[in-house]
Amino acid sequence: MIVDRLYQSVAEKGPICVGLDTDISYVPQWLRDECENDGEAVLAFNKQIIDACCDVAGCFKVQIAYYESLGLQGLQAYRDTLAYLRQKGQIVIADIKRGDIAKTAEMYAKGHFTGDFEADLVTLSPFMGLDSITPYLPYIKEQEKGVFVLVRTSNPGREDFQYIRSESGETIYDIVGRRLQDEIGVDCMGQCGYSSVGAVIGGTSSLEAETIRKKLDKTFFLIPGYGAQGGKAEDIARYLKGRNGGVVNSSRAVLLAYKKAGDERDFATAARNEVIKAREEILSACAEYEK
Ligand SMILES: O=C(O)c1cc(=O)[nH]c(=O)n1[C@@H]1O[C@H](COP(=O)(O)O)[C@@H](O)[C@H]1O
Repeated sequence: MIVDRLYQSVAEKGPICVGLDTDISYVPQWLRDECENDGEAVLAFNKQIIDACCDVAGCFKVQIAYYESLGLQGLQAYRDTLAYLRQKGQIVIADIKRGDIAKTAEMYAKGHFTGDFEADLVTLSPFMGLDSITPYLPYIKEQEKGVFVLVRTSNPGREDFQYIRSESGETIYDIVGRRLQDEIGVDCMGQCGYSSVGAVIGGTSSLEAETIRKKLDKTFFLIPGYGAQGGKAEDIARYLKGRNGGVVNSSRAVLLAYKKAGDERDFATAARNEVIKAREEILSACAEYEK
């Protein structure tokens, strides 16, 4: 199961997931000047970030919108970034946030779990129901793939729908998390005690953290919102368990670390230092929380 590889990787390298949300404007001009086009510049930037961070990052997440926005050049950079990560033995999450009827979901699953755009895990939106998730299950069970389904997100608008309560008092995000864990996730359990059907739980609010972690005790979390969106290490620590059980995404804070460091030639070292700093902050917040 992919969740066992992820668990092992977090145990060895820490919980930071480096987000390759590579906006072309983040690529320093000197590197853009050396490349033929924007797609090539994004790929060259990503490769240096990957080389610098792969021994300190638990996994990588590639957000497809940044690549789609550059058209075919961008999709080539997306394909080549995924291939480069997989060649280097890194675990890669394709952040595609899909959600559609079962027949269409079958095509998304094939498109992102095989062929040019093959990734290890993908992000999904549950709005259309559990039948929009089930077409991914055969890949999870038979081909070491996994999914992270949006449960309680990091953005301010999360309260618009996710916090609505049913008559029994459960929030929508509670219901989504419970049904994913109890109905779909049970058949995808890894030896580490977590399922390869994971949940996206934003790290920008820690109010409900303990309840969420307790209720979803078999669910591995993808936790975005640390760094650029203001999520603090103390908040994030509450979503982890024994320094594992989740990966903490950081995109802009890592990719743009060179601007703070003031050296755009060595953007990769600045990214690496940022990952190490984030990992230390989060692991020491975990130690504090577990006391
Ligand atoms: O599914 C996600 O990854 C995601 C869910 C969520 O609730 N909030 C969220 O920010 N994300 C993604 O996580 C990344 C956050 O980026 P930074 O805020 O730059 O670290 C982006 O790729 C978002 O699309």
